[in-house]
Amino acid sequence: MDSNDLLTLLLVGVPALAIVGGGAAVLTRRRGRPGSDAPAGGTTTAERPAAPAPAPEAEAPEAPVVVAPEPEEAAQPPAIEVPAPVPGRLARLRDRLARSGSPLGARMLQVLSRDHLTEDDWDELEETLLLADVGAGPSADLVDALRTQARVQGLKDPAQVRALLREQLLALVDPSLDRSLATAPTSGEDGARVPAVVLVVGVNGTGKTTTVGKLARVLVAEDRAVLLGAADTFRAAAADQLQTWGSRVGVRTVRADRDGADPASVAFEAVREGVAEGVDVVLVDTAGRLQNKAGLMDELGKITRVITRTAPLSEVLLVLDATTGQNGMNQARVFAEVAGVTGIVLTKLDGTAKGGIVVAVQRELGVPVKLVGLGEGPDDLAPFDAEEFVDGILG
Ligand SMILES: Nc1nc2c(ncn2[C@@H]2O[C@H](COP(=O)(O)OP(=O)(O)OP(=O)(O)O)[C@@H](O)[C@H]2O)c(=O)[nH]1
Repeated sequence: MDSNDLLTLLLVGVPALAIVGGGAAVLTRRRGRPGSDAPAGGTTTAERPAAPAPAPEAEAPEAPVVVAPEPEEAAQPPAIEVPAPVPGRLARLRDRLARSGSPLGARMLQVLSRDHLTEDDWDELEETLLLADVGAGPSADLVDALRTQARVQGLKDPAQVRALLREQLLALVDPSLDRSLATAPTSGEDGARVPAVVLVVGVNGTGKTTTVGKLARVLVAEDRAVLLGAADTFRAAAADQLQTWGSRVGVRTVRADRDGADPASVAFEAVREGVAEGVDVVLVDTAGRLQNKAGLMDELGKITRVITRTAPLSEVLLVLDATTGQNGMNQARVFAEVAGVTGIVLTKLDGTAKGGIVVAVQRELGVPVKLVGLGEGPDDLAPFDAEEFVDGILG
């Protein structure tokens, strides 16, 4: 076959296969019965030569985890969707950001464009920032910086005012933070290749399951092989919801066979199967019922311990609902303390004028916002970019 034939096959044959065969090739690559192609000794703690000290008996994951039904067992396998490309997503969703954040950007620009700025004007600016949930400290810092600049260079030209505000907002959001997601496979203790494991935590209702589903699409768009773990065994429909998200892009879900099963056992099994199947990334959804700090610490601690018997945790993403603003911060703090969070996913930014929470949450938790949710659509999750974000809220 020469290169023209190959091109024709790619252009005509592959889409046709995907339509006619329901993306069977993709499914075949990502499917696999648990342990069917597991490297010997590669999946259980007992078989690993350099396993850490055995966890107490009470922490041993329970057995009853079953694999989600294979797509061909379902009556009609769903068509496999092609997720939207990831680069430039935030720019594409900027309209929504502009609509949600405009009271902040537009009001600030409006105040700053007044002829002679009085004390009342500066107070109004600070109030605008507080209303957008920027937080007391950062709001005061920003107003001080603007006042200094106004004294030094004056605030006459609207373009100059906008540039100054942009510069100051950008400094608050901090473009220097590393917002990359660690989703490359790593090495286990015995040096064997293990998938990146991303644990998703947060209060119920913030959008965890939706985020895991959207993130799976982001990774599929980047041509990664993904496996989902439905360790939210508390809410009956959560595993179904996750499985639906996964099946839309040909990604399998490991889930328990009953509600209320041990979440750690699901997480353990998902990672074990991820290793056996040689996937690139295992995404683990959790329940996040915040009964009390000790309970949460127990649950997330156990999940973390059983996962890390097989593979290190690459990311712990805390999902926060932007519409809860400062009220969500207390809960966020508890999760950050308990779970060793490495990144924030800020959801529902499309439905709030409180985009300033990006600044507050980074300052409070000392962890960068890595992803933002800007709608309920399957591809409405974007990697966070400080410049795009500030331009979005300035309109
Ligand atoms: N507008 C908007 N809605 C979102 C976004 N992300 C999630 N949602 C919605 O938020 C609601 C809750 O999402 P879930 O993913 O079920 O939340 P959860 O945290 O998994 O909830 P539990 O399973 O109860 O812990 C759903 O209706 C989602 O569609 C977003 O970025 N924008």
